[in-house]
Amino acid sequence: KEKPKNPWHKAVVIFIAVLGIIAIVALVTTAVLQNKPLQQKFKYGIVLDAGSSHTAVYIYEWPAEKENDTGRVKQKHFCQVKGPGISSYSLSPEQAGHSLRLCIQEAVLNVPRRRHHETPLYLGATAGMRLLRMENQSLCDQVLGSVEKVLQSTPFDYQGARIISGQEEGAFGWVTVNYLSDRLKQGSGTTGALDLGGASTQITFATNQDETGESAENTVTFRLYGNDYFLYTHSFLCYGKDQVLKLALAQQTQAGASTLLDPCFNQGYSTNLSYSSVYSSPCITTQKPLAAGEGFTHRGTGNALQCQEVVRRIFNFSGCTFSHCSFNGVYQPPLQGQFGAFSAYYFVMNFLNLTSDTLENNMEKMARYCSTPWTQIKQQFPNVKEKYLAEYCFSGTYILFLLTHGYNFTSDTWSNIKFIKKISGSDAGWTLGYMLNLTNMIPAEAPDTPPLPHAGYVTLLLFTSLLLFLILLCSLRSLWVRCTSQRQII
Ligand SMILES: Nc1nc2c(ncn2[C@@H]2O[C@H](COP(=O)(O)OP(=O)(O)OP(=O)(O)O)[C@@H](O)[C@H]2O)c(=O)[nH]1
Ligand SMILES: [Ca+2]
Repeated sequence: KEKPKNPWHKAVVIFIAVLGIIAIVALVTTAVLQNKPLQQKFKYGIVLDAGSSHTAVYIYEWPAEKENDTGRVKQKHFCQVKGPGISSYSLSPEQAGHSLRLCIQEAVLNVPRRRHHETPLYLGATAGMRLLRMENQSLCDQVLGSVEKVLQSTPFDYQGARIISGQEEGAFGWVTVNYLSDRLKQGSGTTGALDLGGASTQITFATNQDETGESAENTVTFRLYGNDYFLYTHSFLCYGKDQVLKLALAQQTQAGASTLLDPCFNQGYSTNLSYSSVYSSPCITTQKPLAAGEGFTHRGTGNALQCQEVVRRIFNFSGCTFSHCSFNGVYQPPLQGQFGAFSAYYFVMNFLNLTSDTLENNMEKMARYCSTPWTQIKQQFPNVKEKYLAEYCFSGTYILFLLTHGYNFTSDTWSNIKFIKKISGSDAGWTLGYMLNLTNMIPAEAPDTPPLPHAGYVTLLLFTSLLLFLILLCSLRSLWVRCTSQRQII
């Protein structure tokens, strides 16, 4: 028998086949591995919101490898500190730090131990501490020192405790709302932020650059993801819901009588209040009336229209030196766009069922709530804290007045306000924006996007493997056919 013409032919075919199979297996394996979700690694950050009425601890979490992507940071855990805000411990400053311990222990359990030392921890104090600083700088320092001592002893990367400014509080609330609703990358159509606390209230919205020229103290500019934002912001100290109630009580007790008949509280409501509890706040600039005794009886008469008049008197609408003002001579450009209203705006409006109705219907509902007798209110809501229940007529009337007469929302623009508590599972408030800023997690310029999204890359790889496999199959087949036909000829 004669040997084949080319003795290497068969070996070459086998060699190519093996090589081809190895290449295909490698490609498919890469594609499959690429598509398998990697085990997520998370990083953490902690912010303590030391508000006037209480302190809250927020733990945030984000995927370690995607720090600069918008919408990646989420609220993982929330802990409400028992007791009042830290400014209330001015007479026993040690207690201020001590009050935080339980929530700190919870934080230790909620962040994986290996991440503790690299988890930044911040404390920001707001209006309660601003008022204490105005009253007594030394007591204010002692309270901050006390919380500092406790926070330094945690396993976290403590980054400082400070009183944030009203502008920061407003601007970071705006950043939070727009980050969570993923509006920052789009560059247009941001949402304004309305925050109502216990001692101050903030309004912040994006406006045109020329509108910000009138008042530098009300302007904050940001460059985020390649877009410039010109924000109008103002924080009204003393116009949070607890301090504004003191303003209303002080204004109604000027004569120093022993009984106050208050239209902003339900008929049948009655409690004894000391004059000092009202007049000791730095928000109250008038002196306790000379004729006044120790205290007075605070009695409700439940009349919404009269309550509006009480509320009107705590606003000053004269003396605007700018082209437009909100109230108390404060500059405010014309309102722009949608708004998210959170914290006490949400608590009060949600309870009163005023979050999704017209302004006119809300006024009617408000009038009905105020004129309901106190005994009936208590019966209707046995599980709601009495202090909150008693104040809803006043707080609701104040909120409606502030938004309309104060900030100039009208019946037509009322529906631009959304009353919100959370956005995508995270609380609306200044804390998230504050942390994103301090950890540089929002870049000024838009990050380069990969030329192909991940899924596209995987699809392309699989498709190429399949094509290669088919080509290999065809060429092997034709080689084999040629090889065997040669033998037959031989
Ligand atoms: N009705 C009602 N009121 C609440 C609730 N939680 C808090 N509040 C009150 O709502 C007001 C505002 O609360 P926060 O937004 O926590 O205020 P804060 O941060 O302590 O105060 P600032 O330092 O002024 O921001 C305070 O008077 C609280 O007592 C709630 O669940 N229901
Ligand atoms: Ca607050």
